[in-house]
Amino acid sequence: MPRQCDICQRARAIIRRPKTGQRICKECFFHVFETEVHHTIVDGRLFSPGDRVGIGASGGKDSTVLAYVMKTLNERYSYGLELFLLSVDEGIAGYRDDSLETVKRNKEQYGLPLMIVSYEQLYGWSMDSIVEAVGRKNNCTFCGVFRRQALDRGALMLDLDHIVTGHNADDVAETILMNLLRGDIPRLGRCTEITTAGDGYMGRSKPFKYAYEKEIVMYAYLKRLDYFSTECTYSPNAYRGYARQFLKDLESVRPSAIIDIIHSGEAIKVSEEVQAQKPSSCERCGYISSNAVCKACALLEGLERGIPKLGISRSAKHFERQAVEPVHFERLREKAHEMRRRRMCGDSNPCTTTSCDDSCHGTTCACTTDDDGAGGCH
Ligand SMILES: Nc1ncnc2c1ncn2[C@@H]1O[C@H](COP(=O)(O)OP(=O)(O)OP(=O)(O)O)[C@@H](O)[C@H]1O
Repeated sequence: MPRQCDICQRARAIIRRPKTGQRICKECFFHVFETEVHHTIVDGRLFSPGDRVGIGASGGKDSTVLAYVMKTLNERYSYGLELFLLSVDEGIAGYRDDSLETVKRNKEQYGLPLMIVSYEQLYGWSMDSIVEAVGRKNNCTFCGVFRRQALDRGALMLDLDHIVTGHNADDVAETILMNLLRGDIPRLGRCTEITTAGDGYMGRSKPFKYAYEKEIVMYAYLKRLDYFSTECTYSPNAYRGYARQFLKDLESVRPSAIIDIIHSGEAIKVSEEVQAQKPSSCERCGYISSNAVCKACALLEGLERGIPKLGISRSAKHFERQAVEPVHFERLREKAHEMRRRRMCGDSNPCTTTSCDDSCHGTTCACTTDDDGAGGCH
């Protein structure tokens, strides 16, 4: 006899939920999945009404489901957000060009505006040409550093308040493990945060922080969403691959391993002495950097000078000063201050400081000077 759904007790159970082991029907699965993401958004105070939010859209399963769920929740719970798809074209023939075709279809399917920024346009180098110059060994470093900055630059062009990405619970648990294994304690302290200030002080969040990858795939499949599922042509980060396999092995004997690791990571308190250097601006591009020259400029200089290892092996602070047109990351910073103020003080709160310098002395709100040196409300 077919088994009934553990939640509604009416419809036929068609799936076993990886996160809880419950046997549930399709409609209850959609409902619990979406409601959990809604709670993550509300509990983490990710947005304020009126925010312009960019969804980092790669065309893959995570960001495609994220775009669909963000649109659904924005309408269902009247978040009042203006949503945008923001894609980075890294210039990888046969991979990103195909996945961007998916994003272009998602644009029509979800009725969301789309902006695509490319490495070629921003840096003068595509990933294909970078791989030609550096080989396959370190190419992920270039790609990761450039993508992070490219998303911020795209966000600036769209005048966004916030970026969301499809990083899921598996990604977060893997990152915690990797930071532990590497002994990278400053990053370990930061990697469990649901919102980071972003390299350009643009708020950046992970609404899928507690969503299992298996459930995201299930959701995409059952909703028949249009997504691209090919792996990147260039070799993925090998070290992450080991952490991923280790996590999968743990999960097979203890399904709650992913969420347990996240909770453990959240409970670890990193002392201030081991926290990262305070960031300032890159002398060349104005982008946030803890060294005189940011990592992206250092990598670019290595490429331009035909010694690509330069930006990887040497500390960027040794790079010569070189004046270039600065990107206006100051504007990003101001926006982030305003966003934090609204989120933490509330719109009705009398505190009106946008770059909080503690001038309200805590009498009207909980403003404190931010420990990243940027000011702002917590
Ligand atoms: N080219 C890109 N353009 C815009 N956003 C991106 C891009 N690549 C990655 N992202 C964002 O970063 C998140 C994590 O990216 P990652 O490379 O780990 O891919 P993933 O786990 O396969 O996710 P997805 O299934 O969405 O591709 C994505 O979900 C997406 O929000």
